[in-house]
Amino acid sequence: MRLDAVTIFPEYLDPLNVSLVGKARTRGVLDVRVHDLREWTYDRHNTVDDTPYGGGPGMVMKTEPWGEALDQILADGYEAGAHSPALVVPTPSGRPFDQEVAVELSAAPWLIFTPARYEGIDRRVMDEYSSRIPVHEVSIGDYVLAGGEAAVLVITEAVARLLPGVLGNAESHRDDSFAPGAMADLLEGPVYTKPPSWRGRDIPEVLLSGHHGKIARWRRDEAFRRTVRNRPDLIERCDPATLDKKDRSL
Ligand SMILES: CN1CCCC[C@@H]1Cn1ccc2ccc(-c3n[nH]c(N)c3C#N)cc21
Repeated sequence: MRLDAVTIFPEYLDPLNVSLVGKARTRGVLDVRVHDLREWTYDRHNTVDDTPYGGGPGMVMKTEPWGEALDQILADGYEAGAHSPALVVPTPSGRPFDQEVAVELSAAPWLIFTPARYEGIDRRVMDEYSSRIPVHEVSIGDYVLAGGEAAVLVITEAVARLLPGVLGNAESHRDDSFAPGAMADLLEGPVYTKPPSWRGRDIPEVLLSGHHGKIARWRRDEAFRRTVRNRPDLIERCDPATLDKKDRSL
């Protein structure tokens, strides 16, 4: 997968050089390129914003720098053999970004992120590119940030960990919260490791029993309890067929 990101704060995306995404880049699973939008400005102040038509607070990001940046990135990418690009536009007014969207985006060969600042990007930019390629406007949560770069970090990590060869254990994301399958829509249960006793707190005995069936059952019960406590809305989404009678007694 190729990822391009255009931002006025390229250093904000330095975390894409470390940890899981950094390793995926080193392994060649991800080809990440970060671009400074101001490279496509030509005035002495490298202006990327202007006052909003119709008045109102703040500033709006101008069409021209975005248009020149995206045209060049698309041309260079096609020239380098990349194909089927999609724009990913972080915005508080976007489609909620969840595991389903992460899976959808992980199938794309090329994502171009456009994290904005100020009041956002002039609408004509998204209109222009949605006539040429898919444009996904997504929100990472019901709170307001000052810009889209944090969303790029979140989305990139959620997508990258789904790519073949990125997670050490191919099964690792099988039991994730929200992953499809037997644990679908249940939160993860508690996890433990050595030492067996810490400040008088011992490991649940079942985890030391070696009885895999009992351990699996205990983990599912704990996941169910945590979901009921922290995300009862997810229980509503569960397929009744996957909730056995013991769940209902918990
Ligand atoms: C505050 N300020 C005036 C109101 C409109 C937004 C603006 C700030 N801002 C500019 C670009 C931009 C992109 C994403 C987000 C964002 N906030 N919350 C999310 N879940 C986000 C995502 N994903 C915020 C952004």
